[in-house]
Amino acid sequence: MALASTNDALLANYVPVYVMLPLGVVNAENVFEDPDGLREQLKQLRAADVDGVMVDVWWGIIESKGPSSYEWGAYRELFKMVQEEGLKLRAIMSFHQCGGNVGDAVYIPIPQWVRDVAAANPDIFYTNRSGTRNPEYLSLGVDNEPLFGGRTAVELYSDFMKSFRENMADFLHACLIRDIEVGLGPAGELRYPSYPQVQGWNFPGIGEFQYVTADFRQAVAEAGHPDWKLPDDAGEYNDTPEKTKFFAENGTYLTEKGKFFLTWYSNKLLKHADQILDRANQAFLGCKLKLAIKVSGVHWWYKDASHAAELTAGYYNLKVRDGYRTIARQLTRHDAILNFTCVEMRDSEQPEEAKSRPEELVQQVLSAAWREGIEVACENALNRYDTAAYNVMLRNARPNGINPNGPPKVRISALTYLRLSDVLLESENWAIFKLFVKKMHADQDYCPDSQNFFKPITPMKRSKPEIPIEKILEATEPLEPYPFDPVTDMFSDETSETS
Ligand SMILES: OC[C@H]1O[C@H](O[C@H]2[C@H](O)[C@@H](O)[C@@H](O[C@H]3[C@H](O)[C@@H](O)[C@@H](O[C@H]4[C@H](O)[C@@H](O)[C@@H](O[C@H]5[C@H](O)[C@@H](O)[C@@H](O[C@H]6[C@H](O)[C@@H](O)[C@@H](O[C@H]7[C@H](O)[C@@H](O)[C@@H](O)O[C@@H]7CO)O[C@@H]6CO)O[C@@H]5CO)O[C@@H]4CO)O[C@@H]3CO)O[C@@H]2CO)[C@H](O)[C@@H](O)[C@@H]1O
Repeated sequence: MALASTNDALLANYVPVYVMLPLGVVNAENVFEDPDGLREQLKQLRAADVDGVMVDVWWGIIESKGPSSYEWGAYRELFKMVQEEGLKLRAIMSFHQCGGNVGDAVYIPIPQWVRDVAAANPDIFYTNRSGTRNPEYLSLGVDNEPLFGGRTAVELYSDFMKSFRENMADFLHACLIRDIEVGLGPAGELRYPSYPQVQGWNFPGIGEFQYVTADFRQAVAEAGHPDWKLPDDAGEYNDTPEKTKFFAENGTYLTEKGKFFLTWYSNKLLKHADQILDRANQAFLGCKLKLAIKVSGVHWWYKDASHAAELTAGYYNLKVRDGYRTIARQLTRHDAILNFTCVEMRDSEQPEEAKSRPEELVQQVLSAAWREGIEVACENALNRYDTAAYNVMLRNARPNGINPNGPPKVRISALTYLRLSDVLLESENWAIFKLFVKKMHADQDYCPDSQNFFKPITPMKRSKPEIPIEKILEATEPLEPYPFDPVTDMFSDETSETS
């Protein structure tokens, strides 16, 4: 797009800010609980030049009455209010349970009639080494199994998204909804439930692999190694890498057997994402919006050679193997946005024993997306109200600062701040947040069409042909990340001191 003026050039640097709505804004009984209170808060967001809000659209609420019986009324009320208050929307297709993750203030399980299937088919849920099932999200092992009244899990997700499109057609037509974040695992993230707090995991435990047994048996048989078993030496949730044989120095993860398992485990996530995004693409064909997925910021043990916590989560990422560029390459088929978290964290804030490197991880993942030519968006992981955290977000949003002549070489497409609460709206926190929004906007006035100065959104076209797995795996080759300047257009020390 030709940039007509200096103002247009600066607007190409404008990073829109969204705020995540509370988890139970529509409660488990499918009631929009406090419309007056929320309207007040939305007005405050709009007055602070916030661009929009992101919200979970819970499967467990909408289709709770029974198969294919969708009830959208409360969400329609909510969307109407967001529209009336002049905000944009990013909607999460939340096919997971709320409850059990950090900050989960409410409990919203997946539909009861889906959970009931587990009585006869316990493998619909992920299983850890000791056999404990996890009801947070359906195992990817049943993606194509017609166990749910004749429908497969992928068909359940697909039908839900089609119903969303039909029932929200007016909002889609009015371009209220900027993107659809397709839930692909626990917490809505593309990952295995490898670090569930409800099963006793504590930060910074390495987590546990979650198993999809039948499928693995078939995979090893096809590979000519029917004797290979799932790892039994990978330890328990709260172990450190060196306590296990799998992740220790020269551990199993470096053997042929270990590599085979890790490739299989991580490839399954890629296939899972690809299939569901393909259905999402069909559901929203022609709509003026983008698809997006979330990848979790598993930053603990990043500095350990084994990257143990990333590996158990399904991100097969080592110094010699990029486990994120493969995900980004998979997304190119659907022109989907990669939404990455933990963007507020500093290495120096992390406990030494966790060998945690959030800053390097963010740099790696963002660079992976940019190298593959897809858009990347970000979220913070934990609630923060201080300029130190905002400065890290600003740096990651535009790693080389503002370019007065047009779009910066690299930038994120949007940031979602977690989360709307009374604490955020407290006077001092709110004052700093408003300054932060202005800075994300590159000091420009609020611009509802800022996307047009960066990458205009066009009606969704059909996904490109499937990418062969060999082609995706070529993206495992590690590349140097883009350089990130240590200081960009941040809060000055002076602002920090007065804040
Ligand atoms: O609505 C959208 C979805 O929202 C939720 O999912 C999001 C989730 O909320 C986000 O956190 C994020 O999740 C990821 C995250 O990106 C990953 O990095 C990772 O998180 C781990 C984190 O990076 C690690 O550092 C560690 O966190 C521990 C932390 O380091 C410790 O300091 C401590 O945290 C305390 C915290 O210090 C303290 O202030 C307080 O904060 C909570 C507050 O009490 C409460 O009132 C409420 O406001 O929430 C506050 C939390 O911010 O308590 C904290 C907890 O004790 O312990 C931390 C945990 O041990 O471990 C983190 C993993 O647990 O993994 C995250 C999950 O995958 O992005 C998610 C997706 O948007 C919902 O869960 C979804 O259902 C929604 O769809």
